[in-house]
Amino acid sequence: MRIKIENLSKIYADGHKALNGLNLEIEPGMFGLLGPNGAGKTTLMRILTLLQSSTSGTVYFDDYDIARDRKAIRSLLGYLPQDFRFFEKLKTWEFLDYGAGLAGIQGKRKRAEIVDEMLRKVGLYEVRDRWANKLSGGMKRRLGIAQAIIGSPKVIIVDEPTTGLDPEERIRFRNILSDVSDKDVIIILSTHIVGDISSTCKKLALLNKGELRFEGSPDEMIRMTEGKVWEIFVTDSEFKEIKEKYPIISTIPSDGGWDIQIVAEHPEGFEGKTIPPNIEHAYVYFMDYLLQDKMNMYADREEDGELFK
Ligand SMILES: Nc1ncnc2c1ncn2[C@@H]1O[C@H](COP(=O)(O)OP(=O)(O)OP(=O)(O)O)[C@@H](O)[C@H]1O
Repeated sequence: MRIKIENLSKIYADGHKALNGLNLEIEPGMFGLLGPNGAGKTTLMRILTLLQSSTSGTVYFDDYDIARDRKAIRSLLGYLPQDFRFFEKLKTWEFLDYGAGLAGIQGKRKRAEIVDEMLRKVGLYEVRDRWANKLSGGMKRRLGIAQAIIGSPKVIIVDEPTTGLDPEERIRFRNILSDVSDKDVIIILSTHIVGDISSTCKKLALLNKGELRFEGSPDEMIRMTEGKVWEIFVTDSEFKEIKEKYPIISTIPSDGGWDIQIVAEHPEGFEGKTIPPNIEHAYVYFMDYLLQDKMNMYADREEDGELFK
């Protein structure tokens, strides 16, 4: 399976350009779609899952064209949307049984076996008789991923799956996805949380304002940031000055001032040393510094407060 996105654009009725001439190829494995709020991730996922049309451009799933072969493409897809909800009054197993039916699994007995196996896989077997809408947040997400993967789809798309989950549930969720990784399955994981990507995805795409800013492996992204992350000691007044000029990644109080980490080509007027970058540094470099888009970025970060979880 291979997805080829060609020149994809989406302009909403109010004139907002959510995707702008996107070109991207996605191969089997876990693929991360990273970008701040409003980058266009949900728009892209909704186009890929046929819930929304594009304004121009197209997408191929192998030889299937999204404009023509909708039925065939639909049968390849499993989707966990960002705002995943349950119908009222369905028990956990009933919900999944319903999902299995939608995924084309026929025969009551066969379906029951598959549902039980899946409930065990996602750690919900013990609560199979509980009302689905009474599950904890983490359990609901696990039930959501269970319904997305139950028909063994070739393309699994999950939108912001770990938002609001505690660290233990995050890891659990990632492990479920890693378990279903297969050599011919594409898993697209959209997130604005950098840590979700670095620990699981071989390849990633970075979107900002509907445009592709980087495509490659997390390691490549980190390599391109080498020599750009600086550790500097600053006094209080210098801190105010440097804050205006460069994105600050961390701040630790130190005797008479602050030990800070910033992203910069060469921090003019300050003495410091470069340190080895990690994926979070690389994200700031691409999104914030490289794009000279500092103020927007900080507004997004304050809004959701979980960029670096
Ligand atoms: N129906 C719509 N009409 C007009 N503009 C829209 C519509 N849906 C989304 N947008 C705008 O398009 C841009 C991309 O939105 P999208 O939801 O795809 O981004 P995102 O990266 O998924 O962000 P988030 O994480 O906040 O969902 C945003 O500026 C958003 O406000």
